[in-house]
Amino acid sequence: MAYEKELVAAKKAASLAARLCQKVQKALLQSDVQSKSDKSPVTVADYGSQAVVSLVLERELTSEPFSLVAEEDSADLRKDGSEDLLERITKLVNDTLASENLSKPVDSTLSTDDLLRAIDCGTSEGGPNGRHWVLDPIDGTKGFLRGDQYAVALGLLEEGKVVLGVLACPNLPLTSIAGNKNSSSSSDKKGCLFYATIGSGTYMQPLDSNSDPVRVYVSSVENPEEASFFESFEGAHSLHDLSSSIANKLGVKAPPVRIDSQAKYGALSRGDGAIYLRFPHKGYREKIWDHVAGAIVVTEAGGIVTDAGGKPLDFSKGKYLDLDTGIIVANEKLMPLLLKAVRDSIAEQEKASSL
Ligand SMILES: Nc1ncnc2c1ncn2[C@@H]1O[C@H](COP(=O)(O)OS(=O)(=O)O)[C@@H](OP(=O)(O)O)[C@H]1O
Ligand SMILES: [Mg+2]
Ligand SMILES: [Mg+2]
Ligand SMILES: [Mg+2]
Repeated sequence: MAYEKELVAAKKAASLAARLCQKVQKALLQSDVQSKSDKSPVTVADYGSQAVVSLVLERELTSEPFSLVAEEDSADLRKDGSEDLLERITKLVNDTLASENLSKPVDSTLSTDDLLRAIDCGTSEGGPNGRHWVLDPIDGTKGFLRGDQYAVALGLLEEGKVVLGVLACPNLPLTSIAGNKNSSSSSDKKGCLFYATIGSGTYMQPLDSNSDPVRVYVSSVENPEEASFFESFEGAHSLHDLSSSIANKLGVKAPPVRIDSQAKYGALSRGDGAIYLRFPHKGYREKIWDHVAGAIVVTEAGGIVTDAGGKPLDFSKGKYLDLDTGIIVANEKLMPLLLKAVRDSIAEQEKASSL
């Protein structure tokens, strides 16, 4: 199988980062929440997770030069007054790395400078040439803070195309969340690791054990009346009115399933729902780390991921996706109907706003 070595490293990195996140979520204190310049919450776990992934990839893939496009950077941690926070993150990362058997073991404890360097490994710009790892250390930070869904999302681009993706979803039940409006209230066993490499399908295994992986497939529903759809939990991240107009046109009967993060792509890849609708407010630019891993996890499970105009997502343009209006996901049978419903709903909305 192609990318075998990279997959082993990526699964190890994402699982270990997820372990760190679980530990922090359990003990989440208000003081862990910082405010970045864009005011989105960022926690010790976002930084810690990014450092863990960067360090594990570096240790496991020693022979290759290594480019990482990641969400966080160390600028705020280098400011006066951040010393305590930096110490806490460094200890958390050291404790997490010490708990794992790495191919090249950690021979000494990381200093705060090592930690800042590891975080800043992720400042690559990506682009159409060569290999780039793409990381969202915690996707769905708001879900994470609420105790709901979040994901550690790690992907690999080769010449601008996604060739590998791993999604660690610590709070996603191992069994289907279909019909379950609040996925986090399920008492089922939780913690899923989804992974895919190009041409080899998508697999899921429990995050905290070495149980055999199972191959997963997207929903085979052909009748939209039987389909259910996923959308962002946060109304600020996606136009829920537009989604509901599209769902009405299609004849979808079930209410939307609103969950945070790329856990949506993971749940779709095993058929928990059939459609994902994501329509950010005008002017929002999607980042590649919010979709790289999720996109391959769904497409290798038989799904289709496009923009609202039906074009495949282009991850070769750097940090941002250049998109027509939104992102939609469905199986091959539903996609033509979905595209028509999207086109009609957007046209109606534009007509109404020009009146
Ligand atoms: N205004 C706006 N519009 C659209 N998208 C936004 C917006 N603001 C943030 N984000 C990005 O959304 C990421 C969280 O994923 P979701 O939107 O799927 O989850 S959620 O249900 O809304 O929490 C979230 O990822 P993280 O920052 O990694 O949590 C953001 O990158
Ligand atoms: Mg963020
Ligand atoms: Mg994100
Ligand atoms: Mg994030």
